[in-house]
Amino acid sequence: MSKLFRAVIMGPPGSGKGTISERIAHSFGLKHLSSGDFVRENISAKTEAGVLAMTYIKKGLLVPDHVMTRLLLPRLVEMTKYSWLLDGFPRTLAQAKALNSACDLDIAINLNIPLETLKERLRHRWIHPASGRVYNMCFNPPRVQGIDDITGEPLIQQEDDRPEALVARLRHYKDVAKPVIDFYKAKGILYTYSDTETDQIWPNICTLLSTRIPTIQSDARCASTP
Ligand SMILES: Nc1ncnc2c1ncn2[C@@H]1O[C@H](COP(=O)(O)OP(=O)(O)OP(=O)(O)O)[C@@H](O)[C@H]1O
Ligand SMILES: Nc1nc2c(ncn2[C@@H]2O[C@H](COP(=O)(O)OP(=O)(O)O)[C@@H](O)[C@H]2O)c(=O)[nH]1
Repeated sequence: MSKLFRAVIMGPPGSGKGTISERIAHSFGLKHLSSGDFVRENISAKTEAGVLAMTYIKKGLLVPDHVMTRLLLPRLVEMTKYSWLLDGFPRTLAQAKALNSACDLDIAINLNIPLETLKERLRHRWIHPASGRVYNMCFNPPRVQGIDDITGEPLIQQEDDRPEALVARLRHYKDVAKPVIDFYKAKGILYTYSDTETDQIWPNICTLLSTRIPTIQSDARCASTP
């Protein structure tokens, strides 16, 4: 059996973590694990951690580290047979350290996208709340405007995707992410990508992964759109 591969993807809101994670999962067969999806599943199932998480999300806050790690780490430990990519976790140094004691990471992907680009993207981001599926009215629109492709249910725009809310979210992101980025840099596993377009970043990430995931060597997967 080939060695399992473990990666995290970091970046500010709207940087394309979800979009790129889907491409990686599709091209390389890694499991895409989204912390937001785990939180939503726990809220729906009304687990103790989910009920607690909801009280913070309602106020527009991040879920505290001890709740997040309680919710997420057992799920990762169960995944002993799979290669995975974790999206949305860690967001703080405490989370990065907790993850580090649970498993060894191969790489940390860091997306560095200009503020104006983030604002523009989030202005056009629409979400299917039940599944977390993400659309963009310009980049990847749904087949029918305002409607989820899979379920036919209505799409919504999140309050905190508004440009006014984004500046504060971004400032907060920078403060908490900096020590995490430094942590992975010191470990020698940080790969930072800067551009305004996912289609420009994707071939570079794809080439990196092709060299690091031995089972897949095809350059054909690394075209600008998968
Ligand atoms: N690692 C985490 N630490 C703390 N809270 C988290 C974490 N991951 C998710 N959450 C909570 O769950 C909510 C939904 O997460 P999700 O990643 O889907 O959306 P988001 O914060 O809008 O991210 P983005 O805009 O970067 O896609 C977050 O707003 C936050 O309250
Ligand atoms: N215009 C444009 N939109 C993009 C690009 N990449 C992603 N998006 C959209 O930007 C929004 C944010 O992307 P998402 O993957 O949700 O980012 P995340 O918040 O980091 O997970 C979504 O609506 C995406 O469809 C891009 O290169 N150009």
